[in-house]
Amino acid sequence: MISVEHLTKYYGSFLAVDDISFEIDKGHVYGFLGPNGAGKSTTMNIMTGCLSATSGHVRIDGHDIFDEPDKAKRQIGYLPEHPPLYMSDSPLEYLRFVGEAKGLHGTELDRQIDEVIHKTGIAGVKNRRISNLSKGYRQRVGIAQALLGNPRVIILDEPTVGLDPLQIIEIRDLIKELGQTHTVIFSSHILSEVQTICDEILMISKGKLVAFDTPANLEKKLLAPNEIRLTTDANPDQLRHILEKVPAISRLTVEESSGRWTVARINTDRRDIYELSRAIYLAFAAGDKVILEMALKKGTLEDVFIELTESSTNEKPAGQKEA
Ligand SMILES: Nc1ncnc2c1ncn2[C@@H]1O[C@H](COP(=O)(O)OP(=O)(O)OP(=O)(O)O)[C@@H](O)[C@H]1O
Repeated sequence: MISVEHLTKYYGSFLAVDDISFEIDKGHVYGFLGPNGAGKSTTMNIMTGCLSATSGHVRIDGHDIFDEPDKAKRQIGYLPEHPPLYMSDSPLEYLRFVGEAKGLHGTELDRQIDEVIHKTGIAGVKNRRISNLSKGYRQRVGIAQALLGNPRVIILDEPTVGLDPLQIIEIRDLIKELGQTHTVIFSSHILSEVQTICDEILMISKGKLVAFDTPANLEKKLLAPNEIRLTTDANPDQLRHILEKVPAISRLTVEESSGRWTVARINTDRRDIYELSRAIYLAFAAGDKVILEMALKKGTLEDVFIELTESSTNEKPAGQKEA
């Protein structure tokens, strides 16, 4: 449906999008997740043909967004981060204007306006001035205009920013609903939002695509437990001696040692932490020492996000031409 190949964008000498490639299939909800300044809007602006790329390709249903903009753009409805709404218009007037600009007219235009008004739940405010609407309703009007022309892909840039909690829930529900009939791509810097709405997450950091998978797979792949915390009656020297014989321990940290008990953190590079915990139990039994408590520490998707977004850089590759 959408193919992005080696997309790169420089603003002067600043690398905002760094050789991003991915494929998007039809009928899913995709979330661009990244902190402020990660390059989400830049990528979306290029994908929708609103901004040129320094290099790389974007193809929508096989049509290159720069070589065949009309055919490619017909497939896309876009809600930019700052939608150009005409504040003195009513939603109805504004939708008529956008619909006509998209080449719709007559009964087909009327039918589509009715349909998007219904889908986005703005029937009750369709004749009010947009300037008098809440931010949540303005966002709905922005989504309604994106739906005109019946595009197969809807791209929404930070659609929940600046909304109150109730409006956020309503817009998230609307995005989920749209995902049943369209391919939806939306950006957010809120992990939990992307986690709950999306079928697939694209994590973007400092212009790089650092992960692309389903929320469940990201958890499985990236969040295998890699830390054991244990409390024992061995003193720190005995503890080190017992664990010397256990392979695959990358780090041992004694956190507390007071009176009878020692609390320690054990890290491993191995994926199979269950095998490691078994080896630890056997080593303690052989050393005639007691494990009072032993727990596996599992990270959260948030930990992965922080780790991935902190480890990428915006360094400019040697010999790269500036835009
Ligand atoms: N026109 C521009 N000229 C120079 N730098 C720009 C321009 N537009 C964006 N940038 C920079 O490019 C980087 C990526 O910006 P972009 O808006 O794509 O990020 P984002 O992930 O959408 O963040 P946000 O959520 O804050 O909009 C940022 O460091 C930003 O300051």
